[in-house]
Amino acid sequence: MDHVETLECTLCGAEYDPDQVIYTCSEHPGVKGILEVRYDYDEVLDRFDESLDGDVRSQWKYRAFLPVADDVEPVTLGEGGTPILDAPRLGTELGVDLRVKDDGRNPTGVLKDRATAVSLTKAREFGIDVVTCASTGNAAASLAGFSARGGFDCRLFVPGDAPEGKLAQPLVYGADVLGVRGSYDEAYDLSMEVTERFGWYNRNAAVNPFQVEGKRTVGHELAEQTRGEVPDWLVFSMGDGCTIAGGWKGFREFHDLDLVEETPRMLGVQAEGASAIHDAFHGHDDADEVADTVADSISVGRPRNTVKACSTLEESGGESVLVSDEEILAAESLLGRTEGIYAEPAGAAPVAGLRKARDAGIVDEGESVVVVVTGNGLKDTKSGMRAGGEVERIDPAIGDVVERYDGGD
Ligand SMILES: Cc1ncc(COP(=O)(O)O)c(C=O)c1O
Ligand SMILES: N[C@@H](CCOP(=O)(O)O)C(=O)O
Repeated sequence: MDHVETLECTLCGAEYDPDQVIYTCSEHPGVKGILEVRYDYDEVLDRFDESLDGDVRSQWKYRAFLPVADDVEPVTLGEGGTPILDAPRLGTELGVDLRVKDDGRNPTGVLKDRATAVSLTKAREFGIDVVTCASTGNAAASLAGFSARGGFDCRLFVPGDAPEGKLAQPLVYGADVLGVRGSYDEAYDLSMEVTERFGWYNRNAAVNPFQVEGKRTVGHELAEQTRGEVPDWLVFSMGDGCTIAGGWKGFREFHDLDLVEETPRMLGVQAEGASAIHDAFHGHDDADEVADTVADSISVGRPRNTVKACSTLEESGGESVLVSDEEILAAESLLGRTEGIYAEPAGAAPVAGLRKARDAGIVDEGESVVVVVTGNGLKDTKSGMRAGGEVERIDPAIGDVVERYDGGD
């Protein structure tokens, strides 16, 4: 990998060989010593011979930017290359010039597929065939799907009360799904213990340095797709904080390389019941470590990428807001009925956050905004039913329909 220089500890700057399996800095174990991939950009640009014409079929258009060896066949289901859609009806409702990047259209229905493809390609490169992760559900389903595709043995740690769709999906993909009686944070700790004991390859974005590299392709894509009309704001939801950090890393990288002229401000959205990054960004370090929100994917009590997420907000001149469960469900319904996009609660939270930011005067009327929908609603139909309302039951007779639409006969 001539284009990858090193893995660097974000805390002390210690450097590590990128051709080895390593999670965090040996001097700073745990999430304090997260390693960052450093590239030789002359080499990267030498390899990048694509034109930035807005035509993105998959994230592998940016292979030159990914930390994978040239001679390894990627494990892929065609992830990335998701559309940016104009959202005029929702934009009018929120008073902004709005576009939506629908990453729920990824192969397993979630933005995480970008990262999973990169980490399984690394597992293939390292010759490891058992993989694992802790997950609120999406990362697990994603890892299971790509494991099936690449022929890996997949062992997952997921809170047992995850939405059913997120448990059914990895089961159908043939993974071992271990439903942990506890929270995502507890499942995460267990998966780390297991990784140390059994040597399985761990996908957790918090510690696997290659994950955020995959997630950053959403930033590359956003930069390419909005070139010439870069939005004032880019909105993401935040759980552990890796996704927003990845989106920013990719966008800023293209800007630093003069591939795009401007950068957006980043708006991070958390749920009131899982607010640790927002609290840290606003100088409060007494956040409740017990997470509780309908948006299960961002129901994280101890986010592992708080530092990265806060630097993203700071560097981009951004902000963060909190939204209630009611606001998230209302946003899920609003997004669906105005633009025909069905998001899970964490995917709709940015819409709720944008409304909050408008009300708070953070985002001004008429500014241009791209909201990133990170996950598809079909995985969590229970929340969808709460957001969408009741099904009206009728008899299979014309009379009930006439009464409904004609006000009686
Ligand atoms: C649909 C969805 N949206 C948002 C997030 C938040 O991403 P992160 O935990 O990297 O902040 C996740 C998972 O983490 C997710 O599955
Ligand atoms: N909410 C996430 C948490 C783990 O995902 P990661 O990509 O940050 O490791 C999930 O979907 O499980």
